[in-house]
Amino acid sequence: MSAMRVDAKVVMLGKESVGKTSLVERYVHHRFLVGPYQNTIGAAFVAKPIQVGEKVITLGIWDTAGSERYEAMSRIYYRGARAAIVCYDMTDTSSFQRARFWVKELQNCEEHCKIYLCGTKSDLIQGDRSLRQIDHHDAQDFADEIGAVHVETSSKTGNNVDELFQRVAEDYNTSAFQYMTGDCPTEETGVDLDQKKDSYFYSCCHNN
Ligand SMILES: Nc1nc2c(ncn2[C@@H]2O[C@H](COP(=O)(O)OP(=O)(O)OP(=O)(O)O)[C@@H](O)[C@H]2O)c(=O)[nH]1
Repeated sequence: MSAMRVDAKVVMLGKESVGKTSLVERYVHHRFLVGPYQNTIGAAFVAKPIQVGEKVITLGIWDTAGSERYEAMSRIYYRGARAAIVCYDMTDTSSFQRARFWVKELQNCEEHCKIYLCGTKSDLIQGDRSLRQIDHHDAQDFADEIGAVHVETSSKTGNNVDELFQRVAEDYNTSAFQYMTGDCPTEETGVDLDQKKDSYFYSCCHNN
C-alpha cells in the first residue's frame, strides 16, 4: 500500500439529516444513495486528492453526526480544521438555526478555520419553490456577515457539489504559504494514511 498525505482537514457540520453524508458520497463516489435514511454515529473520514493547478491537495474530510446526542463528539472533529462546511437544509428552518450555532462555535474556537455555508437539497426547491424555507438573500447576507463562502447544492443532481470541494481546496492552496510558515499548524498536517484507490475510509458508522 502506498501512503496518502493529508494536507487540509475539512469538517462537515450541521443538523441531522441536512445531507452531510450525501454531499461526501456525491463528491467522493459520484453517487446519491437512495433508501432509508441512516444517521451517522460518531463520524466518518475520507481522504480525497484534488488537482489544483499543477498541485494535488489532499483533503481529509470528517463527516460528523448531526444529532445533538453527538454534539460533544463533533467538537473533537472540528479541532484543527482548515475548513468547515456548515450545512443547512433549505427546506428546514430549524437547520439554519443549527448552522448559526456551529458558526458561533467555530468563530469562538477555531479562528483559522474557513467557513463554507452550504444550503442543501436544491433539487427539492427546483421541483416546488414553495418548499424553500430559507431565503437565498438572507443566507447570503449571513455568509457575508461572517466572511463565509455561500453555496446552494444538491447531492441528488450533483449541482455545485464538485465546485464546493474544489473551492475548499483552492482556498487552502492560496492560504498554504501562511500555513507553511507555521501560522496555524493542525493535527492533520503530515499525517500519512494508507491509500485505497483515490480515497481511504478510516471509519464510517451508520445506524441501520
Ligand atoms: N432530495 C434530496 N435529498 C437529499 C439530499 N441530500 C440528502 N438528502 C436526503 O436527506 C436524508 C439525510 O441525508 P444524510 O446525508 O444522511 O444527512 P446527514 O446530514 O449526513 O445526517 P446525519 O448523519 O444524521 O447527521 C437522506 O434521506 C438523503 O437521501 C439532496 O440533495 N436532495
